Amino acid sequence: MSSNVVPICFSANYAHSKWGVTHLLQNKNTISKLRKWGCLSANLGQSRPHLEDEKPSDLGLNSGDGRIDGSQVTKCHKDLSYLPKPLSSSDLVAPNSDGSKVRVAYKGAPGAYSEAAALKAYPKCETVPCKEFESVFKAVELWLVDRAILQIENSVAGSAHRNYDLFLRHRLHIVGEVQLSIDHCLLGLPDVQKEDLKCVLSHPQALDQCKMMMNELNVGKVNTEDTAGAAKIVATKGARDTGAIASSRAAETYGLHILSNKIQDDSDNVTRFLILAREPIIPGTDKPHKTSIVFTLEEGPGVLFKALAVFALRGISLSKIESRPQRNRPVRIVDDRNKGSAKYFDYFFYIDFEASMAEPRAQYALGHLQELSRFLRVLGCYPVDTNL
Ligand SMILES: O=C(O)C(=O)C[C@]1(C(=O)O)C=C[C@@H](O)C=C1
Repeated sequence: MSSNVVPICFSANYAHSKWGVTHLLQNKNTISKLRKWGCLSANLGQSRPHLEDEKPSDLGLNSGDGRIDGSQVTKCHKDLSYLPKPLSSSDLVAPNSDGSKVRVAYKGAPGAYSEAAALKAYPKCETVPCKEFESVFKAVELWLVDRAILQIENSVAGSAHRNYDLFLRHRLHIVGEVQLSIDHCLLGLPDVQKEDLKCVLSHPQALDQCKMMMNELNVGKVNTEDTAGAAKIVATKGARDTGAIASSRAAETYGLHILSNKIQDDSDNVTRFLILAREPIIPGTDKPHKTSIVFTLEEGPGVLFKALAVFALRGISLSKIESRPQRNRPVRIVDDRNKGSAKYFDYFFYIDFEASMAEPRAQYALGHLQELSRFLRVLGCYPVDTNL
């Protein structure tokens, strides 16, 4: 193409059709079910067809009416190639397979395990440290970043209970999970010995995962916001009697020495993280998928048993169940005239089940569960991380 021949582009407004959602969601029935359970936002299901599928009349570019036809190439008297390329939604959201265009927010300082989890999911992503979980979520909601990463459970220390509550305070969707092997190290300033330590700083989950080593050291424990934050404090304060439990990456980042490695109680120490985005991904059946939901139940005998049975009846395995008190409705008072009144806690039940929302059995199970629940939301359907 000669340099003075410039292809005329269409309006950037149509760039969002590149998401190709309509192309993938051909089954209208599936779309309406997914939308009902909060799995699809209203505008996603209605996304425009691909640009190539649109007729010129749809685009308001009718050939023969004096306006430009999409197929036309016009000679221009000036080289316009220096003009900035308009941003399209694909620039904003569509990740490359290595994640090189993705910005991922995580809670903690550089060198935290959450950052390592983000890099496992998107090896070339830009990681964005945040001070609070609230900022991690807000960063995605305000389009400052594309994804958030959130630790949800650990094989030794159990669930990060508070993080479950965040799902209902925000409207983000789970689009992936990351299972990360956690090898904790005891870090200190150069030339410091383990015996010099009087106290050790770290994230409470990390301290919990290294109880045996902590008992052996017989030193004070101090909680920090995250493991890398602990390493940073030791490095910046120059405290010779203070150690940190953190990763070998954190040691490198903050110039600390590794006094002991693999100090966790169980050598197979794994933390599971969830990746969140503004829009859900289209559920597939090409690889194993998991679906995460949250629901509340009507009152009555055996309701939880019945709720779990909707999955068992369809041969769907559950991989996780968690309950959290309903903070806006913490207790239910049941007045039985013969036996007096009793107070019960009311719960949100969080379940991960091993099926994709693209499978009819999962859709039927949720339809059935809806008959038993007061509230039901699909938090996300995403591929299982099989690569540990
Ligand atoms: O403090 C960090 O580095 C984190 O990323 C947090 C966190 C957690 O909350 O579980 C992540 C992985 C480890 O289990 C320990 C700490």
